[in-house]
Amino acid sequence: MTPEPFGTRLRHAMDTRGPLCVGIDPHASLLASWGLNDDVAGLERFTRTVVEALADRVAVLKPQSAFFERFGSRGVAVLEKAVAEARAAGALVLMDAKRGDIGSTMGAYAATYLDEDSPLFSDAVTVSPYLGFGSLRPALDAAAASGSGVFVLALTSNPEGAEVQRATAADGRSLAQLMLDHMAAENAGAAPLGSVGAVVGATLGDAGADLSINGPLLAPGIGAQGATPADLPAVFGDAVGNVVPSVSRGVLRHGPDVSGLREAAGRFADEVRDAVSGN
Ligand SMILES: O=C(O)c1cc(=O)[nH]c(=O)n1[C@@H]1O[C@H](COP(=O)(O)O)[C@@H](O)[C@H]1O
Repeated sequence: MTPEPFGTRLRHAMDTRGPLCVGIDPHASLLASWGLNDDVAGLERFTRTVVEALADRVAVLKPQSAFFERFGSRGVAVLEKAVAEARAAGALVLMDAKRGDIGSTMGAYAATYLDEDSPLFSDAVTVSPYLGFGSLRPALDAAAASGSGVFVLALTSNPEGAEVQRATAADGRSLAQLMLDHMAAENAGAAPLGSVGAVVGATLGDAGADLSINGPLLAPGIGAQGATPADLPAVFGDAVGNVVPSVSRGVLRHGPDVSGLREAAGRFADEVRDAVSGN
């Protein structure tokens, strides 16, 4: 049976749960503020609490792989378990791994995150196109085959990103626009939403790019990096309905109580709804 495409599943989740994505970023400083040790047991407790609090209500949970990898294989085991538990509770899991490499190696990354038989199989993964969009082909093909998705960095939330992403390509477009146009081509004809998403920071003020890629737009930078849901219409314009706003520390700092995490996510979700609907 052909799996339902990621874009279709994401659209449904956004429509029923609201579009908010919460990042699972177990910073050492957050573990400390939750009264946990900076070790695998602390990581496990932190991650389990976030999944328990939010996987039944937000559209997307986005674990940041580096915070698990830093504990070696035992940290990755915590990540594997979290992915399975979050998916079982109904959240889509976007693995934030930001992989990028030559095509043949990208095939191995695709096998890691986008192959249903892998222990780290996720609903989607973040990738970097700055080795050339074509280097992502194995990930794009694997995602299409398994009904998963790929989020491609376009205009990142950090100020340093502009020197690369706003640079002019040979044909006069910005590099980011070149990548966005590739994404639009991948998503052509998909309905209700393509499975190739773009990452566009909520911090940008105005994206200054054509975001009509017929795919989801992950918008990190809300909360700790200074952007707010109210900024979304100005950044995304007509594409705001396809935005998946993402918050990590802005929610996570309200733990360790499950209720504190839920309230914080609920506040962001309300603010997003008001901003997107123009209230
Ligand atoms: O791909 C991402 O998620 C991402 C892209 C980007 O442009 N900026 C960005 O901050 N992120 C990630 O989003 C999260 C932001 O975390 P907070 O600043 O704590 O909300 C981190 O995990 C970043 O790695």
